[in-house]
Amino acid sequence: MTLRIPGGPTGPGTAGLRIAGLRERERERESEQEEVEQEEAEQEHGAERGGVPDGEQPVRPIPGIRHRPAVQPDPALVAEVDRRTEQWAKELDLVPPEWEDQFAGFGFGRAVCLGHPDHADVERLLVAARLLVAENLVDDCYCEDHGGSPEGLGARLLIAHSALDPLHSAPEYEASWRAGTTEDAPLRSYRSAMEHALPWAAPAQADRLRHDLGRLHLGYLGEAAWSLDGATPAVWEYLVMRQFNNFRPCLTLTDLVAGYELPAPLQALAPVQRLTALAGNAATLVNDLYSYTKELRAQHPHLNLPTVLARRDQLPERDAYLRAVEVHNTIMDAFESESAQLRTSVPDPVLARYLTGLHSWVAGNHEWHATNTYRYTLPDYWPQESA
Ligand SMILES: CC(C)=CCC/C(C)=C(/C)COP(=O)(O)OP(=O)(O)O
Ligand SMILES: [Mg+2]
Repeated sequence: MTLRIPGGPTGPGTAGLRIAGLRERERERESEQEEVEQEEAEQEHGAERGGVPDGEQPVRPIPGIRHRPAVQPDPALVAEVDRRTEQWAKELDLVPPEWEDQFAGFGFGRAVCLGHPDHADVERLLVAARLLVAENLVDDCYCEDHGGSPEGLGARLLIAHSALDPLHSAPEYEASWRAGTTEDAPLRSYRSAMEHALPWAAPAQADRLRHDLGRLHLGYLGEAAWSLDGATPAVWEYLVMRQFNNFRPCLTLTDLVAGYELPAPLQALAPVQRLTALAGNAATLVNDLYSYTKELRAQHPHLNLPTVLARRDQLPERDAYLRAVEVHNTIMDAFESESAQLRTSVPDPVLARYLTGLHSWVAGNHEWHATNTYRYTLPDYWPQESA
């Protein structure tokens, strides 16, 4: 996503932002060269490993990051989810040939199998996998580096949201809406992924999913607005944006994928909402930390927590990164201690299962990031022996 800091903001307290703007331009120049080198390295790397992430890779966690080990998925199940997800993507013409390596390198099957160890069956894992593909296509093609832009994003997301939450209007507009919501790959994938999800979802689960995807779109719009303004948000503002531009729609599928329903009155309880948000925020900051170097190299500069901390708190890059690890850990600690308390104060077995599902998803997400060396590499901030 493009971050423009034209002459930099002016006024009291903005000196650090101007310095950050200069540093950013410097970094942009350096990164042009690095990008070329990185592309060459990635091509070589992808070719060496057939472009497929290696599930056997040792987990290399960020030193000091709070995480739990994930339940290891059955490789045959991962392969089956990958095969059928790829087949679906081909049928809908979602992935041009030049993105095929990246599609394989993402490891959609591994991501959903790691996140849902208590899945009921492969069909339900496929619901999660198709949605994950669609969410990433919308992010990449509408917002980020696969043709995305903050310009016009609101209108694109509005129409995309109607591929999930259909138009109910005068019948004479039905055909145009239908045609208009299959025009590109993000639209086709959203529409089809939702159609595949609905038979498995209770009405309140479907509504929860639409609501969480609406939150996601709100987050994208906030990020785009800062990008258009050339602004770096305050740290707390960034955290608000990232609470919505968040993995939450994936986590809250946990009961659907496991084949039960967390009833809406339980799901709506304030502590359940808080724990869902804490789990989503911990999981999403894991992405900020593991994707940090990838985002420094990105075609367009990309906000993440270490970058925002460096600019707004005027911290050296390494200190900002380590501070972001601490923020993540604080959120993880709150998630763990408060979920233990809630299990005691509301001893409901379905709620307990949902909370276990959130924990599993958070652990699986960490493992996926820490082993996906096709997408992510850590910064060189630790002596060799502890990294
Ligand atoms: C719901 C979903 C999977 C959306 C994709 C975007 C998102 C909410 C993320 C948390 C991924 O973040 P990011 O765009 O930074 O991803 P990479 O760092 O490129 O892996
Ligand atoms: Mg990221």
